[in-house]
Amino acid sequence: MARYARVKGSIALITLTNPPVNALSAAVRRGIMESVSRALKDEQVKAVVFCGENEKFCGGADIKEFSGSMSGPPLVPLIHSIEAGEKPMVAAIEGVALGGGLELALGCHYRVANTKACLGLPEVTLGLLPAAGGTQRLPRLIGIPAALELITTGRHVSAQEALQLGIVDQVAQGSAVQAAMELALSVIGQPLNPRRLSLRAPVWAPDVDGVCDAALAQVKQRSRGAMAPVACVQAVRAAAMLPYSKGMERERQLMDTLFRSGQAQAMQYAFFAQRNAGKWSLPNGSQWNNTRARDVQRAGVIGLGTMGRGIAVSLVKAGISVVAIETDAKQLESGKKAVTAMLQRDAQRRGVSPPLHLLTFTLSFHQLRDVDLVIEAVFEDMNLKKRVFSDLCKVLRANSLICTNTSGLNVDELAAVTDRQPLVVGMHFFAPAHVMKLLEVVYGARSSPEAVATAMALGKRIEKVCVAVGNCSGFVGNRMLKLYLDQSVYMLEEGATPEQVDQALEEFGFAMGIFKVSDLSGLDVGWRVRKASGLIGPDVDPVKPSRWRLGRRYCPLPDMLCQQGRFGQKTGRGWYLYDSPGSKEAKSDPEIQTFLEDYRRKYGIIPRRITSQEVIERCAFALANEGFRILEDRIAASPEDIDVIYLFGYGWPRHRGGPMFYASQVGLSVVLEKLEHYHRIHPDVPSLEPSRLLRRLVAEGSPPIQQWKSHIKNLRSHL
Ligand SMILES: CC/C=C/CC(=O)SCCNC(=O)CCNC(=O)[C@H](O)C(C)(C)COP(=O)(O)OP(=O)(O)OC[C@H]1O[C@@H](n2cnc3c(N)ncnc32)[C@H](O)[C@@H]1OP(=O)(O)O
Repeated sequence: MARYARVKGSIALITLTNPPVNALSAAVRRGIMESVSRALKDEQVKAVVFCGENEKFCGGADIKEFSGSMSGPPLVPLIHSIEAGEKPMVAAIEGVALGGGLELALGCHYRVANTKACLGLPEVTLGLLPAAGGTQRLPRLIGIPAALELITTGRHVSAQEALQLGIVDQVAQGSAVQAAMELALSVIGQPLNPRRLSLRAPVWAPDVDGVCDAALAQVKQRSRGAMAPVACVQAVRAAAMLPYSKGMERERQLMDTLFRSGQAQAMQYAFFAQRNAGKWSLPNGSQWNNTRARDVQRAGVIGLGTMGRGIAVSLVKAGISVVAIETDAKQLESGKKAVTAMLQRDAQRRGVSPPLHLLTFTLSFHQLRDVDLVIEAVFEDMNLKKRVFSDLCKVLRANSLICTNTSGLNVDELAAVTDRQPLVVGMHFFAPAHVMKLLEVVYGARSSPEAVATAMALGKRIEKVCVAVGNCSGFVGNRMLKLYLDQSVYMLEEGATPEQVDQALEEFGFAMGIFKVSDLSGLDVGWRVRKASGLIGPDVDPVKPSRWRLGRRYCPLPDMLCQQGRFGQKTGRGWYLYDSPGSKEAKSDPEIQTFLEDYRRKYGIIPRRITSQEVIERCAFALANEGFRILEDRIAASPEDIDVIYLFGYGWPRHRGGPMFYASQVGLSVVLEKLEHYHRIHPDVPSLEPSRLLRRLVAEGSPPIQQWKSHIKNLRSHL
């Protein structure tokens, strides 16, 4: 797992060989240890160069090993033996040097990268810290402030930035291995102590304590309850305050705590869940590795509202030609201005020229005749979308795909009006579409595997995290969201305030509570959907609207807010008050408190104290319970897919893994018990009734989440 070769007469070249990213598995660590010892013993060898096979230096520790018992030589003494070696050691960094990979390079006496390399210490994104000396060596190389920034964010830096920061000694235009060998030959015989980072004092900075305090405050504010960023700051502070050996001790203690924490498990689960989502499968057995995607060179975007604009920007940024269509000249012009401005801003930030030549703005559907695929992003109205779909069939090539950006309408019903049902899929983007990472690719009953493969591949190309999901109202994300929203507003009826609910959710780790998010998205959106679905109609009493609709509990509070023109941020008033329409800072609104008190009085509800624990349990377990139903219904292929949707589309905190992972971590029997409890109290809320799948999994002994998929397969026949 590490290849040894003597090259240029006096250089030992040690190549890490563990595709795809040369992760530091036990076998690789053993291979490095044996190779280093051989190089140090061989009198012909005067210097050592480390590199990775396939032009990838090293992606860090093997994350898969973290869930089992660790074996093989530990990394810390291994890196120490490299640093202490009496022959110059040079890291030749190509591709990636991440985590333990970069720590290995920091143990070397010199580092050379090629221009395409990227470097970083992303352990914090896995709920860990760089515990192979990274928190102690990096500050000694680049100083406390820069090390704090890199270690607490896990940000990857380019070779050029690494050179500026002082992480690498040289950036090679061509092969980093060749350049490293030349450097190695040139430094033979030079003293090594000045190059041993563990012997250095950290680069001096004024008021180190103040810098660390500021970093701590910043990470606490940014990461809301995540332990790893805080531990990263503590470890770097130790590098500034303590001798190297004591700093290493502190690093190890902090790592031990993190490693055992549920947060690290959640974040490592999220890492693999994200990658597994790309390995989609359909109930008919078609999947990512047996279906070919079509190439998409030209795409159409219908509708240049907020969503269409973001979609057009994402496509063009990936080098795809876009024909953008509007039906109204004024709308077309304002869409064109907005898309152009977004592309210009992005290009300016990246120091390139905006790819405006890839864009055509037009009022004419005929310009779509050459496109490979169309994404419809018109208003969320079934009849309008059907009209667009049948119009498209008149102009498109017979083999062009038609995709809809609906956030929950029936994809089969839309496909049925076309002449190409197998070529219709949903591509559900999240607003703003050029920023949000998630894309739900929705397959209908007649969507062809090729159409799904094409939408998934296109999503990947425009740098989205894609999840293939089945067709049902709201698909996965919004179907679950509805129940989470329901619980939140029921709790307002029962005695909570929007502030209390939001605070509990934010302390749990959400960047924003549900009421702040609702204000941001616009309360009128849901109002319109409820009207269209028949929940609100002329028969509803305007003075005392019913709290019982379509056979279950209904909370009219959001409708009543909309009737007052409180649509959220856009009107300056929603669940919160804003300084002016469009401003973002949510302030408590005494009018809302009075409104809620009047409401409870009107319906004879005696308010009670609702704890943060109840908020989290009702919201999170309602989400997970619907997730189980979604798995029963085969709308999602795995609990991981559901979690990825919530992590990337709905702000679920990464250190909690996702709603399904959270349920597994809390314990399925606890979740079942709690749901039974809440359902007993609220029998008029069917969504709180524990799902059959949850009951069966508990009866099967609550298997770990990684095993649910096979249990679901077996259980499905009994359900
Ligand atoms: C005490 C010592 C402590 C050390 C701490 C650490 O080192 S923790 C690990 C730190 N490293 C990382 O966090 C890097 C994680 N990997 C990535 O960010 C990316 O994979 C990449 C290296 C930038 C490559 O990205 P790319 O998009 O090209 O590929 P994928 O992400 O799809 O990955 C390809 C497959 O490789 C698997 N993989 C990647 N990194 C690791 C790893 N460190 N350990 C184990 N496996 C890894 C990944 O899961 C993919 O596998 P598939 O089976 O193909 O899905």
